[in-house]
Amino acid sequence: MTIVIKNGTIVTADLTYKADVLIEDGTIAAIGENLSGDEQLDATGCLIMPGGIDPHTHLEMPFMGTYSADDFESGTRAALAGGTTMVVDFALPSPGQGLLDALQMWDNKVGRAHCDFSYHMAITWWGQQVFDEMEAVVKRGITSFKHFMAYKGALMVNDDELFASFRRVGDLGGIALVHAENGDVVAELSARLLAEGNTGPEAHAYSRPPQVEGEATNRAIMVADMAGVPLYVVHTSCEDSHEAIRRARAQGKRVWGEPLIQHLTLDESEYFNPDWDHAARRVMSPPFRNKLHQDSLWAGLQSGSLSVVATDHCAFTTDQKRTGIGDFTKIPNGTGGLEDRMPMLWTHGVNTGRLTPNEFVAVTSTNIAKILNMYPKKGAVLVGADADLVVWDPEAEKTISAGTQQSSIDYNVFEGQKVKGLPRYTLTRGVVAVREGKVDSHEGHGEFVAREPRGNVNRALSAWKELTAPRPVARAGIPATGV
Ligand SMILES: NC(=O)NCCC(=O)O
Ligand SMILES: [Zn+2]
Ligand SMILES: [Zn+2]
Repeated sequence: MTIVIKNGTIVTADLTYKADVLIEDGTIAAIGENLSGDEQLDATGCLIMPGGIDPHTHLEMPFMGTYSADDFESGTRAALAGGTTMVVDFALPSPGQGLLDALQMWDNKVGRAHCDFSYHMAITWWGQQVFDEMEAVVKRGITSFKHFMAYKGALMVNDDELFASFRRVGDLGGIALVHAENGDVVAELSARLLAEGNTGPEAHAYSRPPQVEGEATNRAIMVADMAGVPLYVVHTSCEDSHEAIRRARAQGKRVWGEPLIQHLTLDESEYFNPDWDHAARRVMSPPFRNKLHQDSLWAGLQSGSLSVVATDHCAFTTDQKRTGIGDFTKIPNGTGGLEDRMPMLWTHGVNTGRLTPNEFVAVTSTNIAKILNMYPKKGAVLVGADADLVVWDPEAEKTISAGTQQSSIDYNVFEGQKVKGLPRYTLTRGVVAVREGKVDSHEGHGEFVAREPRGNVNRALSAWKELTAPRPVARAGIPATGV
């Protein structure tokens, strides 16, 4: 059974042109004029783009004494509803737990996924077992390793562990990811704020000023450079962190930054809302920032110093958030966004002229497919690529509302926002999952995407590090070792 998408305009990260797309056996079989297939999807007035890839989700994640409410079923359904056809989640070992054991736990969660997925592996502690198992993790096709520089006493790793792990990741041909906030300073500021009677959700923002992110981002960049590993900084929320990334990239360091759709479109005023629930529902780390920081993030996407827009989808219900009444440090950190990332970015990015449609494709799909070494299987409209596609109607409108969303939580941080630009069709490996704007996806359709280590950037960085490695100076008559 073949599908042909007709009458649309293909938009990729670098090209815009009119053509039909023929899909067979889950992949793109032909691109051209006057193609025909068993089923025809009409893309008149629409753009045919690579489906979105969200490289930062936490589905059914054990965190802060509870589990995030969206699992792989509701989370991937929400993704497809918004035009995202792949998610990358984090396998998270608890302290002392082996990596392969944690991976098994994540494998047990994914059976109901509606779209394709992959994992990053989190390094939450350090020891010989972790060092040894990292190789097996890479052989399983998981080549990106996340490190938390925050959440002291829980997930946080110290600098010596960071350096040891970064070196190991570099040697294995992977990339290092960091949640960059200075966890020691956050812990100290949090304790002080609580002691002074600052117990509400706004204190979460006070406890994590931009400096804690800027400092940690800069530290991670320097440690990664010394370790010889490419670095991906997740949820870059402020100029302080962006500035460190921008500078590093200008120096030729292999660093990428990932702003979230929430940080691009919502600001810190949310935390001053007199309704405790409203403010707590928006507690995440890093917190929302002011407009100057938002401008910096948009400029980064425009200029290329920031590469990817993600969600960090980690949704908690209002009841779960309420465990933090009287102590903001107990509010589960995280917000949703999987269904809204693409429409919100199109509305606030493309419709305002901040981004071109091609830049939109780059930051929602193609760039991360390249960074994670899965391009052009993913992130491309090319013959042979997976038919993960979104037929995007730039004129379609809706108002975001928890009442109509796919996510299982009882609110939406974008509630009431009007968006213009929505999927008419979303296809996941050639199967229609959104039809005429209505979700019609298939539980269990999603497959794991394995990734190869030693991508282009790893090879280039390794060659450079080898060329510039410290070498002993040979001196006549002086032996290299002691006598
Ligand atoms: N971001 C957040 O607040 N929660 C999810 C876990 C993380 O990414 O730090
Ligand atoms: Zn994080
Ligand atoms: Zn996260």
